Amino acid sequence: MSKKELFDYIRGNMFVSCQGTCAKGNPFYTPERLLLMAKAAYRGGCIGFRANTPEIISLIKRVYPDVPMIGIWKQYTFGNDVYITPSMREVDRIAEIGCEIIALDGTHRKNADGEYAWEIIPKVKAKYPNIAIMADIGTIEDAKYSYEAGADIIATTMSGYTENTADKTDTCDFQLIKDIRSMYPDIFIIAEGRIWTREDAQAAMDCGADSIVVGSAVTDPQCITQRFVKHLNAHK
Ligand SMILES: CC(=O)N[C@H](C=O)[C@@H](O)[C@H](O)[C@H](O)COP(=O)(O)O
Repeated sequence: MSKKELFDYIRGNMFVSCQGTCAKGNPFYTPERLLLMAKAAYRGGCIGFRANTPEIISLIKRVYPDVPMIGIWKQYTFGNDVYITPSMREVDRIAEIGCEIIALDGTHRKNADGEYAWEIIPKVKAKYPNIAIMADIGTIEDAKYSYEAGADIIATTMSGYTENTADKTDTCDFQLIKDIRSMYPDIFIIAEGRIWTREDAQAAMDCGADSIVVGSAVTDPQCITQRFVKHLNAHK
């Protein structure tokens, strides 16, 4: 599938992120259980998956070789905040599994090797011309750097999770989607992060997203429960 065919296929549809990342100790965070999540999501009609680590991506790909996969490999380095597919090392490993899309941190921060995403993106593009590069960004400045570096997809994933975006609401960053769309009318935008309801999904599309990724609201019972409990406690 060419990138254009891929984009036509996924436009207007939903990916499910099978990670179960709410907190350490999440009982769903085993490869077998995340595969079950992927199976349920696929039966529900999602167009593709987002998954973390070569092990889990491979497991899902073995069952669904033709279903688009947004592959990531999170690496946490002490003293550095860039963790979503932070360098070419992780890209190389997940590229060989056959991901259609690879997402990497697209924020304007240096990784543990001292490299910015805008330096990594062109190298990934040259090495893997058939894989779509998804830049997980947090601000419109990040979007600009990633776009100019050649990212194929801009995603709102990191909004609310970086120092300069920490003060965000409980829902998806709709304003950021609008800002990206008005600055780049033709870029493929994926809305990701804190999409909890069908209304959120629709709002993301109305703001200019091409496609969405939903994680916790589908695949993280611990996180979903926490939200209910927090709400009830706050309104006692
Ligand atoms: C910030 C960060 O590390 N986000 C991660 C990206 O892979 C995941 O933890 C999220 O679950 C994913 O983005 C989907 O978002 P939500 O679970 O809110 O639907």
